[in-house]
Amino acid sequence: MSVVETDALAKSFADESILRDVELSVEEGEVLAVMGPNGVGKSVLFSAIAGSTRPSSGSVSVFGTDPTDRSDTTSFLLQDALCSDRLTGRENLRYFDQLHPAFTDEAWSIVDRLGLTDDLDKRVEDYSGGMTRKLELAIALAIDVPLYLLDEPTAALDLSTIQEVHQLVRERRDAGRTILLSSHQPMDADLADRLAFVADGQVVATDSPEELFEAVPQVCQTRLSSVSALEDVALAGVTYPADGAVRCFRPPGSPSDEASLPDPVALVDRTTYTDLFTYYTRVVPAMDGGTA
Ligand SMILES: Nc1ncnc2c1ncn2[C@@H]1O[C@H](COP(=O)(O)OP(=O)(O)OP(=O)(O)O)[C@@H](O)[C@H]1O
Repeated sequence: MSVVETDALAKSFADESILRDVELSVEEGEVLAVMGPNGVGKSVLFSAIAGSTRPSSGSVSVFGTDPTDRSDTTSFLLQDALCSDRLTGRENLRYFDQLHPAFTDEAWSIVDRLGLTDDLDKRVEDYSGGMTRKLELAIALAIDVPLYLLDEPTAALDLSTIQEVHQLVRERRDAGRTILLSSHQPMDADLADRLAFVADGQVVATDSPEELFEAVPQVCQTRLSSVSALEDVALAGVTYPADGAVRCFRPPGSPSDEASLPDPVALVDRTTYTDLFTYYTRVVPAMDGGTA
């Protein structure tokens, strides 16, 4: 069953088109990660799904109805501030405890798991970006509802906290909840049952990570100082930094041996999430048609 469904969703601000013809379907019990570079329109898409932004055309449905006022079924972590700056972390948690019927005491253990317990008596206006995000996550994830809509849950977090957030999301998925999240960090792809890549205002590919990896062409790389050696072999002219080197994709049908590559370019054995992210957000849109 589809929990969230968008149909030909488009959004423009003044004359600027941000999203066009977005088709996205989120199935019950899955983690779907919407991946795309900064500024591509992920937050605009999430606001439309949350019902706080009206689409210019097309439609959104959440549990089969209009998304406005779905706080009984959906917990939101959006870019607009969830917490009050003037209150301490503890006061914010108590506020949600009193306000939201589905808020649970698990908030306190989530705060602990995210390493925020010692900062709960500081005002949120004195928090760092990462501390604020931890508090927002504790609030959003402590609300016991069937759907979590998390816009950039791992932004501004350090590596070990990101791993803990992944674990918290997996626990909810394993309990049958549905999670739609967005990210511009390739490592968040590791968390998802399915990925939807957004580029040029559209969803250019949606599938399981395994299927999406399958379609990625051969990757080759060279030293940063030898980037010009990639010019003649880079699919769609796209090169990108990864693992201390610079990489590109080989056009489909290229010979699979290294002998056909200019020196000092070598084939890469294992394709990573950075390769996957770059392929679907930069190379696919640059190729004809724009969809994979
Ligand atoms: N209310 C608004 N009025 C005008 N333009 C807007 C408005 N909201 C968003 N935009 C524009 O829409 C585009 C997409 O913004 P959005 O915040 O959705 O990107 P994003 O993919 O979430 O980026 P990031 O990964 O950096 O958070 C940007 O060019 C932004 O300036």
